[in-house]
Amino acid sequence: MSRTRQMRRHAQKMRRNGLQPMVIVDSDGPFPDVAGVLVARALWRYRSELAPVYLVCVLLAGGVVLHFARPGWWPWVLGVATVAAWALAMFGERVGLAQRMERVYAAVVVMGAGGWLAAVTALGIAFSPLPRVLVLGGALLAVPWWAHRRRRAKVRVDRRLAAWPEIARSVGLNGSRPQSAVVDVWGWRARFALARGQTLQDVLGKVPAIESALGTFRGAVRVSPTRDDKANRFELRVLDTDPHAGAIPWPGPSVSSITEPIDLGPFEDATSARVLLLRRHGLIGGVAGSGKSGGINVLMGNLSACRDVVIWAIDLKRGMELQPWASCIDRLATTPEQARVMLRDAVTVLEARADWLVAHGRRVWDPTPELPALVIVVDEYAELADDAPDAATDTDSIARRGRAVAVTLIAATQRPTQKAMGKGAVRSQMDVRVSFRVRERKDVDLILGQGMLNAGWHAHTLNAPGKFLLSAPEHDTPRRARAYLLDDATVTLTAERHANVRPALDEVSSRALDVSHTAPVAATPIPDDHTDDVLRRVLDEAPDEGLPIAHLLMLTDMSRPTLYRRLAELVKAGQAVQVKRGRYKASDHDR
Ligand SMILES: Nc1ncnc2c1ncn2[C@@H]1O[C@H](COP(=O)(O)OP(=O)(O)OP(=O)(O)O)[C@@H](O)[C@H]1O
Repeated sequence: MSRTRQMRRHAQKMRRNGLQPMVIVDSDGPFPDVAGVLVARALWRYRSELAPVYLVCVLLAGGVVLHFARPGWWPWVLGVATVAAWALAMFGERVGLAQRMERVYAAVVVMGAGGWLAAVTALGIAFSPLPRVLVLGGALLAVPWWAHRRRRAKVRVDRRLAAWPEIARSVGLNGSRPQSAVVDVWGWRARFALARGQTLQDVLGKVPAIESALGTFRGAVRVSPTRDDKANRFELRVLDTDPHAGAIPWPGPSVSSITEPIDLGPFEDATSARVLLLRRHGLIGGVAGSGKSGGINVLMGNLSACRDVVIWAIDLKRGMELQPWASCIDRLATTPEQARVMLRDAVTVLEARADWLVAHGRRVWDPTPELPALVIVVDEYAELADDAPDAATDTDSIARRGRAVAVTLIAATQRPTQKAMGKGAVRSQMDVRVSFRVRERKDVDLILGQGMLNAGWHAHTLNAPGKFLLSAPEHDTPRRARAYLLDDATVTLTAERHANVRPALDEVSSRALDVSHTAPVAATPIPDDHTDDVLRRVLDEAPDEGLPIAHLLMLTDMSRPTLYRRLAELVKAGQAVQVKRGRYKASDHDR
């Protein structure tokens, strides 16, 4: 073994023992060799920090060579630099420049370097002030590089991975090796290849040892199979900060179309809990204060950003929860009567769309801004079942037949018992289940489905508001997630911003609604005395300027002639007044 290799071994051994190697050079020793190795190592180890210096050196050398060999090439150099800078600014995302500032910086560096190189190619390295421009410009542009947080994090990770062979040896995973790594806001993740015969189970058993070897806090390391599910690979997730340690501010909508999965918040390993709502119904459960309304806010923030969704909402707590989103909601029902009419209308829409699909030879309704999906959000579903039990047939129809025609029901309730969910099949039709904390173990199965408690879905152990378990076709393992939190100001701002992009209900659906609202009373057989009560109540609750006929028709479900007849009778009896043309309210309204 050569002396140099012996020394290198010795230095490695010392480092493993926590000691810094020291080089002693005697007059006969191979000093240039050892020093060269150490310098080359340092230049390689600190390559990221030294990158600006390397670039300046490359430019210097390149400029000298080009000036002497091809001085006429300067327009080409300038052209290539311009195109490269433009491409980086426009498409830099594809090469990992995720933020706009990063793309702008890369474009400026490339343009600056290319411009300087072109000038030196034409004029020579000694031409004043080109040397000064290189030094000053290089120093100036190096500052953002050195300060860049993600770059520094990446370097930290690279160094840890470089030390992996030693870590692997010490934890008993000798032969495993990192393949790739990504840095994100919470920490980093890396894909590893295992040595022959090692399995994911072996790695799972070593997690505490890996945490100790990497010097992280306890619980910071997660190990999972890779996406391709290869038996000799694993993914290591290392968290610098616990994503669930505090409330997580909503980063803004993750979608612009209902065809994309909505990001509800991060799982414990900081990956996103994304779920698709197109052609699915959703059930959100959890005790009071567990964060259901917060979860609905995340949904509303995303749904209202979708240009291919019309939102209807039912909030029988007098609109307390959903009122802030009113500007984005096409129809908001806050009384049982309004809810009942709305759900009947949703069935009308559903049937009209189904007919339209048949007539056009299509199987499913593909949402677009012109043909939007209809999402009906119901907060406190149990109150709907209590106060408007006759709406159960309609919710049942929507739950069973809504998927193909993109009419989606999202119900939130504390305990989705059969009584709370109404008599029908609504609960069994819910494809997406979100369980915030429940009070009792048996409530897990109520929200997430039979057998889920025994399968490890322990929603009763969720220990902070906003934490939830998500069950959906693409989420079949119990993983804790925490919903993003929208504060009141964010809700107001988001609702204002999205109010302008809301689509209207499509032709097919709105025409069907018009027809159903003007149909004779026989088509919607409701006892007269019941609709009379509804009319009186609606007039009682009317604003000072009265309610227009169109609203009265919608809310009472009366036919137009019946409504006019009843209004005339009420006015004659002194119980209602016509505020102005076509607007009515109760005559004792102000009392
Ligand atoms: N995702 C979250 N992250 C952090 N804190 C949250 C989160 N969601 C809710 N909270 C906190 O918990 C409190 C109760 O939340 P929320 O009103 O959403 O519960 P709820 O289940 O809807 O209760 P209720 O049924 O009484 O309306 C909120 O005031 C908020 O401070």
